[in-house]
Amino acid sequence: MTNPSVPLVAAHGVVRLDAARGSMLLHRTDFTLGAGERLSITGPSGSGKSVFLRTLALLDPCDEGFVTWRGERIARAGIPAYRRRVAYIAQRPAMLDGTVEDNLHYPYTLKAYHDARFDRDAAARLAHAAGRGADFLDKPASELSGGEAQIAAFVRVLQLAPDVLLLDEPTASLDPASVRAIEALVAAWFDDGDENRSRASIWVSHDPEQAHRVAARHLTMTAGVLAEPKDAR
Ligand SMILES: Nc1ncnc2c1ncn2[C@@H]1O[C@H](COP(=O)(O)OP(=O)(O)OP(=O)(O)O)[C@@H](O)[C@H]1O
Repeated sequence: MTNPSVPLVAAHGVVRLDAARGSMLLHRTDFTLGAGERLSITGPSGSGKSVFLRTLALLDPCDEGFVTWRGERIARAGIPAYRRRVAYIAQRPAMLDGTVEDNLHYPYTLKAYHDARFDRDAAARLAHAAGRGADFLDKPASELSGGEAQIAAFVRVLQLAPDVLLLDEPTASLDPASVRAIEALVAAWFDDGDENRSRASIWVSHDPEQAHRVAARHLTMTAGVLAEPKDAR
């Protein structure tokens, strides 16, 4: 049984420094993301939004403090299992050679997914939710537009049914139709969580209108300081 009062992801006194300059990239941060929450983070370019998200994703180490998953500290050996639950998606997806389907197979070759199998029907349903036909899976990855490549990257992640999405400006520089397709995919993933609303997301965006479409709780990042304006909820 999971305890709904325990946050899914939490940062405890997390600090990030620029090792070369000794300057502060992320000031001491305490933060919790509860099940059923949809957050946005907005803030100026270079303010530390990616630094924070990558720290939560355990892609970059904390200089002070630590991150917990469901109230537990994450040992080094537990990082692959954490990444299975908490997925980070960047602005520009890395696609491999071959077709979209070849790309979708890739995660299943990793040790962390040894117990999972690629399901073409499930992948086609996700592509359909993003307004793409089943033939999308057969397209060469090299021929995808920026929007299609990002949709393929989302299908690659969402087929694995993560609990938390950390979205680092995933629709920046995409055409409006692709933006809406990706927002619809994420909304469908969120609603697919069980009745306890077990899923949660953080969406970094430069677009205040998008932040209001995709999130109910709104945070800001300014010069490495994460804040939650009182009237922003
Ligand atoms: N690993 C690192 N080492 C040193 N400096 C870094 C590192 N990662 C990021 N920075 C610096 O930290 C600052 C914040 O970067 P970050 O990418 O988090 O900004 P951001 O708010 O996401 O900006 P944008 O909206 O433009 O993506 C920048 O000055 C960046 O150059």
